[in-house]
Amino acid sequence: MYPVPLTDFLHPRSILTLAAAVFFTSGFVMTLMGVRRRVYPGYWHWVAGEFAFALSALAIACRDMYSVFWSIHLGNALLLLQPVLIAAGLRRFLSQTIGRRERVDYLLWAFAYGCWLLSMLGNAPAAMPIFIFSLGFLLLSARLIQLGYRNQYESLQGTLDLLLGSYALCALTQLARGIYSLTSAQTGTDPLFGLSFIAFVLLAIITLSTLLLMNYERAEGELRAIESQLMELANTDVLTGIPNRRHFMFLAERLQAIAARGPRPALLIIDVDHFKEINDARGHLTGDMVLRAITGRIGEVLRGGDTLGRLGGDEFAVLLPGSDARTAGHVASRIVKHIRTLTIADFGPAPTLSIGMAEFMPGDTVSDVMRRADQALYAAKRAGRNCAMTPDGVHCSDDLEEAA
Ligand SMILES: Nc1nc2c(ncn2[C@@H]2O[C@H](COP(=O)(O)OP(=O)(O)OP(=O)(O)O)[C@@H](O)[C@H]2O)c(=O)[nH]1
Repeated sequence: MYPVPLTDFLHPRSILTLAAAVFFTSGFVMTLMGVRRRVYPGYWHWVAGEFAFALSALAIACRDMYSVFWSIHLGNALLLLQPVLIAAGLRRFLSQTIGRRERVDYLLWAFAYGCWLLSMLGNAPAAMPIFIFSLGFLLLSARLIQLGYRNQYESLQGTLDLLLGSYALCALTQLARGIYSLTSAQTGTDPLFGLSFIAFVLLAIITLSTLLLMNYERAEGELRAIESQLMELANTDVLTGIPNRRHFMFLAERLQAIAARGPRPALLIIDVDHFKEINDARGHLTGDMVLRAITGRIGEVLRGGDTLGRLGGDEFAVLLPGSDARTAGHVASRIVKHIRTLTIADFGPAPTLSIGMAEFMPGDTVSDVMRRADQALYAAKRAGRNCAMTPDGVHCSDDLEEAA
């Protein structure tokens, strides 16, 4: 065992080569994902940002082989450009104003780069350009962080925070390097050069993962929104906006499962009397209007937990959770009476309803209850319509005492 100096691990050219390899890999992974997956505006600016990192590391790694312009100057220009490209991508991705504000980003980049060039003129200490570069990177990162905190997409904020936090850390590492170089007694060397590039490597990896994640999260969020819209469409009756037969049956099954452990619910089946005549006499559009008006009217009688659905045609159904037969009969009778007061402009006499009521009995399936409510409905039709009945052929009453 013998002590290995830290500088052996942080040999500048090895680190730059490693950094260039990581940056190029990031850039290629992002390109591949961008070509194969759906990406949002701004994505290709991020890819350019990763390649800016890669080219800068490569250029600086070749500083002994080529002219200073093609190595250090180009390398630092691209390093400073990276946060500007990420910001340009973020502006597009987050749909934030681009025009004038983006021009300010590029002007700030030119300013930071110009200051860095100036810092090499005259008799300035050799560490001055490092310090000025670190200030420039801090300035451009701060601008990026400020932009990120104006994000409107709440679901992306966590990932965005990670990205912005990494920029803040990297910028502070650069600043520490700048200050250390200025104050250090050593001249001509930059002992924190390797460490600062390791910070850039970490930043490139975090940038790669967070930007891909943000793209994925946004696509996922949009898919979830479309899915819930589709569910809404699949469950809703287009004409009346209430649950359709399929969804109503689903809700009834769910209620039946819950009802096994609690108070018994009841079911009403409601049919518009002589609706065919309304259609024939006034046309289908008037018929539709009547169906919508009836839906609204029935809704006025129901309580918050009750569910009204349209089974089809002129047939509706209501789920009354926790209602005993007496209360359900009361609700049915109130619906029949409430519809009689319905007035529709230029329509003439109000339409009437017939209702069949049935209770969920222990061991019943939803079909059993529906069948009994249907029998009750036909009993109500036979009894002359415009009334509510139980499966035993008893008229429902809106007077609770009388019904008891
Ligand atoms: N306007 C309109 N009519 C519909 C719609 N769906 C079904 N219908 C019509 O509703 C009518 C239903 O009539 P029926 O169920 O035969 O019976 P009814 O005329 O209501 O007679 P009773 O139920 O015996 O009182 C039919 O003429 C259907 O064409 C719809 O969405 N809009």
